[in-house]
Amino acid sequence: MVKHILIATKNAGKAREFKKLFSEKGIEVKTLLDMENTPEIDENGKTFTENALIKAQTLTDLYKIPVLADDSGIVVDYLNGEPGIYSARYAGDHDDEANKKKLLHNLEGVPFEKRTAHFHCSLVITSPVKDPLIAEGNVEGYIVEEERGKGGFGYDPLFFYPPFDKTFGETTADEKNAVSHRANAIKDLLTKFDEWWEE
Ligand SMILES: O=c1nc[nH]c2c1ncn2[C@H]1C[C@H](O)[C@@H](COP(=O)(O)OP(=O)(O)OP(=O)(O)O)O1
Ligand SMILES: [Mg+2]
Repeated sequence: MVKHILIATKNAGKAREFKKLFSEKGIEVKTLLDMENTPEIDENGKTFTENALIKAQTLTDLYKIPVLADDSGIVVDYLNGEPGIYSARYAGDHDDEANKKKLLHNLEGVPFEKRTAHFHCSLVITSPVKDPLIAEGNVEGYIVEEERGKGGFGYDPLFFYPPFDKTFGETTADEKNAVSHRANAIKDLLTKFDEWWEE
């Protein structure tokens, strides 16, 4: 049974969610935010999964330990899948405010029923001695016309989730963690993990 995991992320919102989601399973999480002198990683893959693999493999090669990485983003149907893998650098590198503003601008005048979108999360675990383990999750919703709520991170205040009749900016962390793309990807990961770890 695994008790610790290193997650290759510098995103504080993700780190917070992973700590909570894994602590319920008795697994302690460390991220790059807990460490010094971590490398800059060039996320130059063509898919979410390729980018997660690049992040995890870089740290596995460096530290010779198993590493989990998350690559995620928001996929908007009306914009042919944009911002997708470019979500973090849509308008400015890691500038959530500019990114949200650009998304709203690009959807100006588009009626609600055409503003369908999903969050996607690819998770990859790399190990010095095994092939990578890959898991994925999505959650479907709509992009609202102006921000609602201050919770979560990134695009959460723009993502309306019909079953809750709220945006992810308006839900509690526990509500979001019960249904999110990240939660679904972790569920997928955990169904495959024990076999992968033992083999
Ligand atoms: O639950 C979420 N709620 C709101 N927004 C989200 C979520 N999940 C991903 N996102 C957005 C944030 C960022 O614009 C992009 C992730 O980009 P991504 O490269 O995977 O993460 P990042 O650069 O922020 O941190 P890192 O690469 O160190 O893990 O999608
Ligand atoms: Mg990134």
